[in-house]
Amino acid sequence: MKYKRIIIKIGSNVLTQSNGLIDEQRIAHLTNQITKLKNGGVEVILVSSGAVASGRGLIRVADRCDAVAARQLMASVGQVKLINIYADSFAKSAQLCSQVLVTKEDFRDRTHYLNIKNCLEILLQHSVIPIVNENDVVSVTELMFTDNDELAGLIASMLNAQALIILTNVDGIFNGNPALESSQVIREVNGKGVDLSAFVMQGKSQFGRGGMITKTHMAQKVAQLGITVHIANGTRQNILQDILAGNVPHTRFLPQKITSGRKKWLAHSETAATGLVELNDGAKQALSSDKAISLLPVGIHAVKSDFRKGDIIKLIDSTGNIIGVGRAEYGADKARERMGQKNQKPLVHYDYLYLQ
Ligand SMILES: Nc1ncnc2c1ncn2[C@@H]1O[C@H](COP(=O)(O)OP(=O)(O)O)[C@@H](O)[C@H]1O
Ligand SMILES: N[C@@H](CCC(=O)OP(=O)(O)O)C(=O)O
Repeated sequence: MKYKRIIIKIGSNVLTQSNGLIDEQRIAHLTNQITKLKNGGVEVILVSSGAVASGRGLIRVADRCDAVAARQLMASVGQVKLINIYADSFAKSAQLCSQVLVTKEDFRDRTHYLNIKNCLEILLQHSVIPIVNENDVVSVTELMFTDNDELAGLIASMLNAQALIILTNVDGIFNGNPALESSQVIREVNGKGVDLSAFVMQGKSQFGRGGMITKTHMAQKVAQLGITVHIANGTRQNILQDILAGNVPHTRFLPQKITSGRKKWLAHSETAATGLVELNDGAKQALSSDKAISLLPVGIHAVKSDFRKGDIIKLIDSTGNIIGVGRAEYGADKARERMGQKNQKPLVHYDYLYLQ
């Protein structure tokens, strides 16, 4: 497989030894592999977890700290250690890396989204390997990403990568409990219609946040946007080279049709939506056809919340299921005036409409 640009996400468990301490040798081995890819002409962006895990080994949290404060404390101390290990390790092969800490808020609208995109593009243009992590010190509760898998999916879409490699501590998605010998790795997932929920258990590994469920949701969404996703075992030697050579068992999500940059942005904008609009059945049917159709006011059943021109709005059906998201061409007041009428300007233009 020949990719020009890859996002590599490394989970906490890959970077942590069984005693909870950060595994410097593993980081060194991974940075070696990444440098080789880089020297072979591949652009690499790392999304690395591990701040909390490294902090855990450095500081004893006082009993009076609640869970949120403890996470802030460990991440704040741990991120310094983590990034220094990466920087020292990359420096051994004269490779520069950089730290990019983000929160969900940094992607809240297209302007903020493009600021982060430009920052990462500039780093890549200067041959730097960006190491992205959520800024756990400031992002708490509802402001948080589900986990770094979600963040990695967002970045892969944003940077038009050809592939996203998720490194975790199991060989991929198993068709049963990964601890059982009877379970096997699902090698290939093709299309979003494949239901993996029966296989994936709620639990997550010792130091992980989201678990395999968020990985499968995210991987299907990202593959749908035209990006190949590999879920593989980051604790195996030479895993990255082996994935690209196609000679290690792991789960690969085949890419579906290539989507425009604007639609990729919208695909990850659901939580930033301010507006909520209910469509009638005719509009729902029309939008789900293969044709490029904009959302016209005649297909609106109800405007359920206020929004302004340019805001992201969520489109739902009569049972409340989400159909898609789009960018409003005008505000809620005008949408209410024009609702149900024919021959009116589209509320969402096709180019700014992402259907789930
Ligand atoms: N069907 C399944 N196949 C593989 N792993 C699974 C499955 N169901 C649950 N898991 C669990 O998901 C864990 C990986 O997710 P997570 O803990 O979030 O890791 P990471 O820190 O790499 O993000 C595995 O260690 C495994 O225990
Ligand atoms: N941002 C956190 C990681 C959160 C997270 O998503 O962890 P994981 O499920 O191991 O990828 C940290 O650096 O500790």
